[in-house]
Amino acid sequence: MKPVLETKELTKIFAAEGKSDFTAVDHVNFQLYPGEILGIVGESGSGKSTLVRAVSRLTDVTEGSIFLDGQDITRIKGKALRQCYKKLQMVFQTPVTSFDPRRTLGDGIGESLRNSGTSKAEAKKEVLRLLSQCGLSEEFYGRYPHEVSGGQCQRAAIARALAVQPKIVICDEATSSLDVTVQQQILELLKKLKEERNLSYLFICHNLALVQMFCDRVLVMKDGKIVEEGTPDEVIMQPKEAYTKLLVESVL
Ligand SMILES: Nc1ncnc2c1ncn2[C@@H]1O[C@H](COP(=O)(O)OP(=O)(O)OP(=O)(O)O)[C@@H](O)[C@H]1O
Repeated sequence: MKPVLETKELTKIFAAEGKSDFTAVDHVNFQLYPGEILGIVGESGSGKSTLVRAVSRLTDVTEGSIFLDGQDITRIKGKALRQCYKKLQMVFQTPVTSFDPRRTLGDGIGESLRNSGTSKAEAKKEVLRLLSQCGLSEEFYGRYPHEVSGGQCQRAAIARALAVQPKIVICDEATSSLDVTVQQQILELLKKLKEERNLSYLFICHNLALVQMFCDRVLVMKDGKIVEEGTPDEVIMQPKEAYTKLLVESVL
């Protein structure tokens, strides 16, 4: 099977004026396969967010390459980059702040549809369908971000990500701000949507128990490098690397 996303020697160096350069992502190679949930774990500052920001072209890459569906997207610009943004969508930790507080959830979810020329009526129909798919009733269409719970807002953020028919959804601590029961519900929703839409996920998460339950494969990052990878059972239950052992022990 061909990977839907692949990086080759991907490197991101931050250059700071008056200070030495900092390598946040250091020659990273990984593949994400269709329908796969790939977890990314590692201590704070190990480079997880920078890696996913680089693969989704939200930050420039210093060295190396990114292939999306076999296409080299490392340095694409303009229309090609806008197309690429549609295939890779992100869901973040704090959904409330990712919506414009002055606009309803329905408006926010439908924005990309209206921007791509869908009529207002068609966009509304599609938003209602997306809300329902994400477990939210029609009444949420007119609600503002501050009028819903964290879990409901995260469902709306997932609906918004799906509006552009992505292939890959990147969840950066997407369940971390939610309580345990709501976390489970969001994970179940993500699993259901993955099956229905044949999505692939990159799943950054500090909670190793969730990673073990949810992911097919896990990458462990340290100082911008991948130091270990394997199935959750291999990586979390029988870690080979000293760093992974420490990481696992630190959360037990
Ligand atoms: N714009 C930036 N300029 C300079 N350094 C940065 C920038 N963004 C991130 N870094 C540095 O890169 C390193 C990796 O950060 P990153 O946010 O990718 O880590 P992370 O593993 O996602 O951490 P966390 O789990 O806390 O979110 C950190 O040392 C951070 O300070």
